[in-house]
Amino acid sequence: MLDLLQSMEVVLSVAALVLFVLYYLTKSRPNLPPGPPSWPIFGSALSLQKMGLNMIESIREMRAKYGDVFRITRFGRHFIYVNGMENLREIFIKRADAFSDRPSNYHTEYILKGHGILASSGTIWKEHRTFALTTLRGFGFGRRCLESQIMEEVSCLSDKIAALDGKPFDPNEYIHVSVSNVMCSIAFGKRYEHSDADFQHMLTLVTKLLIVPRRPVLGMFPFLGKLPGDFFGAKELHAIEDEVKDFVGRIISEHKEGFDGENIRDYIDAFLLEQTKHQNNEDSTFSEEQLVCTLRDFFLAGSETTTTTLKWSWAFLVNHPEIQSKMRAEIDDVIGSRPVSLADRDKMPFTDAVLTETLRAGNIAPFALPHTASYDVNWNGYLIPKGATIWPCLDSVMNDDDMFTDPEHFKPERFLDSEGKRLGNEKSVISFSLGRRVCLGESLARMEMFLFLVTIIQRFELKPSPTHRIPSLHGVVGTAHAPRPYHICAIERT
Ligand code: HEM
Repeated sequence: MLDLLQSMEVVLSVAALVLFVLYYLTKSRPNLPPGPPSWPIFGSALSLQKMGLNMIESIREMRAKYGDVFRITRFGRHFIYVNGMENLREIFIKRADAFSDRPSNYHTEYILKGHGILASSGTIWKEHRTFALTTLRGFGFGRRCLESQIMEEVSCLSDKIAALDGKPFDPNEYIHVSVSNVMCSIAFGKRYEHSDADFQHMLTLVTKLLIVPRRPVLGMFPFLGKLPGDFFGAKELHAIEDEVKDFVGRIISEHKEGFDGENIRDYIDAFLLEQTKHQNNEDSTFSEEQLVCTLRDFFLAGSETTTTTLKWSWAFLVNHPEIQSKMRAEIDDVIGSRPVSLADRDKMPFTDAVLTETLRAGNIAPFALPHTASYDVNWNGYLIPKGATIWPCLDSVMNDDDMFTDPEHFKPERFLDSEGKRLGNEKSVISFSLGRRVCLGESLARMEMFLFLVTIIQRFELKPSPTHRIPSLHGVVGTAHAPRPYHICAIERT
């Protein structure tokens, strides 16, 4: 009996200690931005149960209730949502020194180990973001020399679609392979056939990486990832990342064999050359792991986003045949039947407006990517604590009805005056985010969107499929805001 009482005493003491530590770790701090009521340990979880599953709607509702800058607390971690153009500029541009790092979590610490560009912070991020921007500009980001590489993919995609002979199809795979091939040309110096099983598999893995749910609790208690089974999804994440890294690693090995410092073929070669310059520096960050993670980031950040935006553009144009016809009339007028060139864009304000409106209404990154506060910041009377996750709510600008009347409708004319000339208000469309972390591939994405979309509308009429529903304009919110899968027909013009 005494033994039992003693054992119970030990168990109760340990439980009390664990609760005390959890309470201490998760207790609220004074002066945080407003938000739903928060309790020690559970944070706002209990108040959030009633929130809907649609993240965009939930965040809009909370903004209406708590104001432009509000907070949610979960298991001791603070998540701060920043809404409205002025606040976004204040925080991510004027206070960029404090709010440009990425939050650390299980994925960044235990899988990526701080490598890459997308999720890294501090010196490694600065050094490699600068190197990537300089190198990619050298390869023609935003310039004409990349145009022919993109056009090779565009014409391949266009021929694949012509071969369908007007039959209904789901454009996802076609666009994804073509857009990813542009990235492959820049990064690996090679492209893959649409039927290449290895490449298809790699793209599926990258897509999966975006949808595997992340468990914030793993960041607090990483040992949970090692428990038998895979309740927290850590093993699945490790397995996918390992396969992606293997794929990229094999291509890096091939490059090492054929490396010639006098003939830089692609991003991998440029990195290997830089590596040789740092070979006597023990602290160099130009490691193989860094290269692997950077290439992985290019695919993750560059393929899915541009694919999703192009899918939105096709869905909008099938739903709005009058806009599609007007765009085609401009193409016929300015370009005729010759292949499109980037130089045509200046003379095509309506097409430009369609692309800008696709970025706005598609709203593909409603909350961009998470940032973190590098130190405690007092902002407008509130404390934004070090380590808090800060979400830039780009959605609050894209759908701001003071900036864009009737924002829920697709209206390219909002960017044009009564004579069809550009109004110059497209700068308010901040789909690539803002501040020091602004999308690194923006100019490539804009080139791709223009060349891909114009070529398709020049050659085909996009129509609803007679055997499927017209593409829905209500998207699915995951890591990105994507259109629901759809089928359409592409009828070749005579
Ligand atoms: C329409 C297409 C695209 C959209 C809408 C888009 C949007 C974004 C957004 C919202 C961010 C997060 C910015 C932030 O943290 O505040 C981002 C980051 C990034 N994007 Fe894009 N992106 C697109 C295409 C691309 C392409 C083609 C690349 C190719 C390299 C790319 C590479 C990156 C990288 C590397 C980052 C991380 C930058 C950093 O953390 O410093 N993106 N993008």
